[in-house]
Amino acid sequence: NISLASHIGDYQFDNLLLNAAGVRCSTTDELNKTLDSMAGGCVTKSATPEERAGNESPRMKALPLGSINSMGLPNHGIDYYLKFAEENQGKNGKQVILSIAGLSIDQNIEMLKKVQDSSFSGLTELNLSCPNVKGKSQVGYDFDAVRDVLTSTFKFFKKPLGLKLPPYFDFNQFNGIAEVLNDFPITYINVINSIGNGLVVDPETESVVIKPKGGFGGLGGDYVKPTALANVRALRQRLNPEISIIGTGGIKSGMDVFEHVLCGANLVQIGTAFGYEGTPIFERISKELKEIMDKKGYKTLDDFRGKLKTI
Ligand SMILES: O=C1NC(=O)NC(C(=O)O)N1
Repeated sequence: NISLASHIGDYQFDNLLLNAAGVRCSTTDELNKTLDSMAGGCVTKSATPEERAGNESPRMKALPLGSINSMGLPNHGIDYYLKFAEENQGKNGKQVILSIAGLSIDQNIEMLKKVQDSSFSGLTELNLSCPNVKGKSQVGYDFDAVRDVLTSTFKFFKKPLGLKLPPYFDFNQFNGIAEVLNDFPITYINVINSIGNGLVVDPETESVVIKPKGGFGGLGGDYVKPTALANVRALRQRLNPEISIIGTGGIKSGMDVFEHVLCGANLVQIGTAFGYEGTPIFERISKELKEIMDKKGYKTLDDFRGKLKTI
């Protein structure tokens, strides 16, 4: 009778595991497959106002220690995902999180107005951290810009809002972003997005492995777990308790989930590993996590959430 249930605000998840935006979530077929799995819900590919082809291929490479990608936000446009979200949110007790990633503040406001005026009753995840749109930097690194978009948003947006943030690497950055976030009625933050603009080299061919941006792309997988855990922990320590945290980054086992929850995560999202394994990963990781909890004598996630010890 070990439970993997969790909640974000008024939203109940029977299982804390979700896919990460961007991975196997661009079509309704992919999204339905995740909803029909052990996952507690699904997240849509980050949407832009119009359909978008994204960057030139090859634009993603799977590696022994993770992945590198420069997709460039290929997606079917907000209307496609908003329709899916309206029709599927709450079915069989599953949550549909609608991810949006405008290429400007105006595009984000335009899409959020559409969501506000829609019949969608679920969680919206505003992605402020895509590192792969040429010429665009990650909004999450510009604290004034984050404050501006949130100020404009909360003038009209009354539905629950989460933010997908980039990884931060310095205590002044943890303090800086927390100062902004604590000023707004944000339902949750999701840390981390990929570690932007990494470079993977193939020494055999003496070449980069993806085409866009001369081979620079966002890193995921084993490469990013310590950074992901640090961001979950640092923001948990700094944010108002009403702001929940989704932990994303480097999860491929029940133990990785345990570590994210120990650092304070309310839910977790799986990207790179879900990309390899598909929906069976949700069953495998649920089983592994229950075994770990059983061995340690925990019955619920609350028994150990945020209880990481220092020495
Ligand atoms: O936010 C994003 N993070 C990534 O790592 N890649 C995608 C993308 O490039 O579409 N977007």
